[in-house]
Amino acid sequence: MPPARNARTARDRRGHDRRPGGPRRTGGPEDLVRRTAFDVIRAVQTRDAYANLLLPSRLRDRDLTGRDAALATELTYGTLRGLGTYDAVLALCSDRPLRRIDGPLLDVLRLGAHQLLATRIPPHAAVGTAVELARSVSGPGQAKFANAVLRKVATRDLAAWLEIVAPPGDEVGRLSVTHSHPRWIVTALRDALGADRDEIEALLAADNARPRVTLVAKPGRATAEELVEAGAEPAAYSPQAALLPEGDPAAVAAVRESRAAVQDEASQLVALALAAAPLDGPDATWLDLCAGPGGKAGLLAGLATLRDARLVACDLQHHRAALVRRAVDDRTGVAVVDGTVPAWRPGAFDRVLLDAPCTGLGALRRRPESRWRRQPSSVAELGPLQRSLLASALEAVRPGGVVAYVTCSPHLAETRVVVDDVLRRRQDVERLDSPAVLAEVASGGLEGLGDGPYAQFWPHRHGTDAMFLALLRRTG
Ligand SMILES: C[S@@+](CC[C@H](N)C(=O)[O-])C[C@H]1O[C@@H](n2cnc3c(N)ncnc32)[C@H](O)[C@@H]1O
Repeated sequence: MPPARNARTARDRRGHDRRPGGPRRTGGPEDLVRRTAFDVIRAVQTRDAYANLLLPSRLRDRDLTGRDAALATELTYGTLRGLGTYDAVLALCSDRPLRRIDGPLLDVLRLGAHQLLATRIPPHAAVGTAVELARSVSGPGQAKFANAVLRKVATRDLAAWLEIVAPPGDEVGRLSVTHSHPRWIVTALRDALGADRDEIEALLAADNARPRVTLVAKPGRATAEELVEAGAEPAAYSPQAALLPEGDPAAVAAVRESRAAVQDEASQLVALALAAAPLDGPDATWLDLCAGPGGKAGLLAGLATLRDARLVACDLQHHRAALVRRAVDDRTGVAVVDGTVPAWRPGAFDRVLLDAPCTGLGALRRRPESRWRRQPSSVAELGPLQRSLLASALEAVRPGGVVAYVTCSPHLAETRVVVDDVLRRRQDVERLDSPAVLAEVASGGLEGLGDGPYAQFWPHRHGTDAMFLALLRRTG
């Protein structure tokens, strides 16, 4: 990023060095809010940062709380999600092609376009603050350019721009621009919806909505009722879940004490379904093959302890295994293991969770940048690993035991195609009715998961991530 003009090295009121190009409070807290959003957006673009990890630390460093923090979050997430739409509009408003605009300046324009087209910020404030930001990051000449472009953007509202930029006669193109998803993801999601493909518009819109923060009460250590008494709201389906209204999860005592955690409801339900799936014979040893960072392991560990069973939780990566250790109780064994190279005898486990590494296309609501970072090649690259891990999970479970194959992606090439491929080569596995098992463990009437035997959650139907579940029982 070029250094800011006239910026002086100084120390802010918390004693941090303020370097040239760093945030200034001179324009008031609003400027710091936009500057923070801009810095996070730049870090996402230039050094593959994750907005959901970087933003909280930037807010803390800059003492942004309450409404300022909420606005910085909205501007960061909204701009990153809406990039596809905003670039289509900006391309019509700029007299140079977007690829000839410097990265920092283009991000200022995107931030300005988001404020103009998707917030209630008055246009003069949106344009004025963006022009100031452009001056700070790119100099006065570029500020004039930003002013001209954003004034053109401000001449129409979003609906009017979409009439112009969404290509008629090209349905995937229209959906892609209107809902700011890459074309290949629109196609993949439509394929995964199958017979319900006319729901695609609702699904894409749900991907752009901010998800509620869902908490899980770890079995035996906390209850959903306790979370509700602490100010959360009852959730729709998981008996262990509660929804947090605005605010910091750490304000809830059970979360601070690691007896509860943040976890999407579908993630809770697939773990509960594995624990409830019908099984022949003993039920004493459970395996979580890809456990990091430990969300589902935390839930399974509680259930295992209540049943006097023992969970072993593994991950390939040391730092992810370390996170698992913090999420589980002392009875759980945690190990750094390559799940494709078993460190146990065949048939050692009664229940096995394989929450496979995947593209995460089911969690686009939470990771605003991931839709632009993933490529169709990411799906192809993960396929062999997903197959190898599933084969290994099926070897780890004893005859009569159950494997749950789970992905946080509805992409067919990561879900049913993987399971069908692996099962085609063996005669000793039966598919259980996953929607039926899920409906049994859910507290509300859980429908819309598909006709079975596999189950697919959807953000627009269930308000959850698009999690996939296949419950598989070894027969021999
Ligand atoms: C989808 S995440 C699991 C999420 C976790 N179950 C949870 O609920 O928090 C997939 C995990 O698989 C791990 N992984 C990737 N390849 C692996 C392998 N060969 N063996 C074991 N773990 C692997 C990754 O490090 C990552 O932590």
